[in-house]
Amino acid sequence: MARKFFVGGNFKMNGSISSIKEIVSNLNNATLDPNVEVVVSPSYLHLLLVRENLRKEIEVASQNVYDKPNGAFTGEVSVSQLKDSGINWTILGHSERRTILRESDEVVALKTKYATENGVSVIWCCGESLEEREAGKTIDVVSKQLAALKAQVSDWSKIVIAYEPIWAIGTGKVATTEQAQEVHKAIREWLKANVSDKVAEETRILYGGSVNEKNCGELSKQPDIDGFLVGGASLKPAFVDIINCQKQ
Ligand SMILES: O=C(CO)COP(=O)(O)O
Repeated sequence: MARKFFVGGNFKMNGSISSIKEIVSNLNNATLDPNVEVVVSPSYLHLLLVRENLRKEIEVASQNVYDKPNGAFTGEVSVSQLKDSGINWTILGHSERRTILRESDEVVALKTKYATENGVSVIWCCGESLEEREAGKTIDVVSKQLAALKAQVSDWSKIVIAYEPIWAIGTGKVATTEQAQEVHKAIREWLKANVSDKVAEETRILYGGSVNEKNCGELSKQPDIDGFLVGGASLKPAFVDIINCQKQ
């Protein structure tokens, strides 16, 4: 089964009502490659605004979700609240949450289990720091993150993996096509060895970290790169060019 190309836009903690409306209108008026699955992820505050106004073939994701049903969890948002608002996706384990908010591999894995078992698909992020890369530990770090995920998750059909080397996020320092392909291939081999041939074959592996309209074309040609998770450039009109990168 061919893996459908996937482009996610992670708006992070950016945007006002008016700038988000502009992004939505730009996406609504664009001609988008129908062979690409697109998911955008605004802040919680803008989820409903986006869901109610964005063309329906684009899905909307939260940037986090809690792993308990509704209840006394101040400041958190539940899976059922997302679904009630038409939000069928969430990002989990972004490096900004792992490092700044101190979410461990296990916490991220438990949230992924809860979301996928309750009907919300997950863009699950992994990736190494510059220090870990320079110490030659990239594959070890990513394998450890994957092992924590595997310990909790049984249904991989609702998971898209995003490999985001921390040193490439928001730095303008994109991984080379070779660096990205090498890790993506290793992730697919890990899935083959530790989960199943089917999951390895079918799971989309996205690259994230300083993706823009200029570097996306080359990256998209790599055999194990099945799309992108875009930060800064997803707030700009050029996001459309990234979605359409295979057409150029
Ligand atoms: O973190 C990212 C997407 O989740 C990548 O961010 P940038 O594209 O801004 O580097």
